[in-house]
Amino acid sequence: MLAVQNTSRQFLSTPLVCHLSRRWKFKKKHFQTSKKLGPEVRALQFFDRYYSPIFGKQWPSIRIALLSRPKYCALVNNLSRSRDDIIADLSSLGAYDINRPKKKAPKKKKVKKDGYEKDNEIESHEEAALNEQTSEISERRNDMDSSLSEDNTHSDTEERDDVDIHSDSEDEDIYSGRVGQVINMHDFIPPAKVYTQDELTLQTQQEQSLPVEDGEEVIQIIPRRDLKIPPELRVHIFPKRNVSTFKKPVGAGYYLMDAASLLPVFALSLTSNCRVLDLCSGPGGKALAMMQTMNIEQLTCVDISLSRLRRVRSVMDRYLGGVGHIIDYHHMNGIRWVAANPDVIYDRVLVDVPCTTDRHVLSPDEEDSIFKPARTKERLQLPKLQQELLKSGMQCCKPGGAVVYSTCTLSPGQNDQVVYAAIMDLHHNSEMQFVIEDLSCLVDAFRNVYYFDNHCKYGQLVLPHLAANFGPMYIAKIRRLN
Ligand SMILES: C[S@@+](CC[C@H](N)C(=O)[O-])C[C@H]1O[C@@H](n2cnc3c(N)ncnc32)[C@H](O)[C@@H]1O
Repeated sequence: MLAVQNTSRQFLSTPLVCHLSRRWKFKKKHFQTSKKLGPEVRALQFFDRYYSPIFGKQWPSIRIALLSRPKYCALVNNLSRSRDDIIADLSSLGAYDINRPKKKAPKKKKVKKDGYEKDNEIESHEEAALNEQTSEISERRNDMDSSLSEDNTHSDTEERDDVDIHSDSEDEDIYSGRVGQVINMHDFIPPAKVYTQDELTLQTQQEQSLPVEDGEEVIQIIPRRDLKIPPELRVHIFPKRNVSTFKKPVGAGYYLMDAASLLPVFALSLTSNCRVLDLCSGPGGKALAMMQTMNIEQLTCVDISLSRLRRVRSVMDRYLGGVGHIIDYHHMNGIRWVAANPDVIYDRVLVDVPCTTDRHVLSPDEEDSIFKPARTKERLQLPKLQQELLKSGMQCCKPGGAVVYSTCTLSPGQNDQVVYAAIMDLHHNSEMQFVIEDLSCLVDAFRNVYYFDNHCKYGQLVLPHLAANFGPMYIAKIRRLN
């Protein structure tokens, strides 16, 4: 302001050092007030930028669900001596078995109430619980939003020591699948344009020799009328809109987990005497669910993290006791493990890859979040790692067998695009042939339990929703032909 009022002569005669010091003082003040963004705030900021154009009007609802308490299911332990009592107890609480849904009650007659009609009325205790949850959420959301708005007050040109600006622009690729463009998930983006600039150059070259139509012809999606879900799986949940919670189990009667995590196990359609590989096994929820189908002849659990593999083992020991001898554990990189065992093949392979874990990264309690600036490079390389893990899983699946790929992220770049890239890679570099199995039958069977997105091309995606707060969970099923 002073400089503007001064004549140019006065301005020129003003010592330069004075101007520099004023500028410096301003910057110092800015640095003093700027707050370091926590990884959970960085994650929310990224999600807002990249998921909002993808999910459009649905994003606010997904966002609030991601920030609120998740809903769990109780997976009943078939090996527990009090199994039947446990099932009876869970039912008496109002929970039902999703594998044995009750027939729909006839619609309530519309009743006029307080001047307007209510058809499906939320029971008062549910309403109270929802209200309680909503105020908890809005408190948390306000905290995060205030951090975001504080951050947004910085102008783009100001220097910032708290955010890795370079990584931000690269992240655009992870969430949109394109660089610098707002995309619509409904237009499927081939994985040739993902993430870092280096990868972009490399993959653009590949893309030139691989027109998209080629990919669409190569990747066949075959329909399935139904999917055999083992009736032994006893999974209890509270109905939609009922936000009651299960008590933490005292013994090993049931196991609490996100009900969406059962979908990869359902999709495996485990029939009797299956030999199964769980390539990214820790902490072991899905491995336990697989064992509960009572259809496993042998289960191989691999994980790169020793502590997570130990968790799998302790869960198995606690819930399965003596039956655990059919499980073998390998502390190793899944890609290396498959390469080191070229002759070992499986009827079914689960590739439940590491991903951005969209719900967990929004929790301030998340230790070692993938959104920490120190882990940016690792985060950007996730799709490549996911693709390699999926290819490894596909290679050790027997002809006629099936691979299920799953993640707990909403990102198309870690979901459909990884499936596409892995199939195309093996199509061009091996003799193996694969088809995608359409999982619409799973959606039809469970649309009363989960909210599904209907825009994925190869897999299915469970969207978090306050009334059924499961997921996110993406699943795709690939069958090996030869
Ligand atoms: C999403 S979690 C798997 C969850 C697990 N399937 C369950 O149901 O509990 C991903 C796991 O992959 C493991 N992981 C990461 N990179 C890996 C790799 N290259 N090979 C094998 N496991 C890996 C992580 O340690 C982590 O335990």
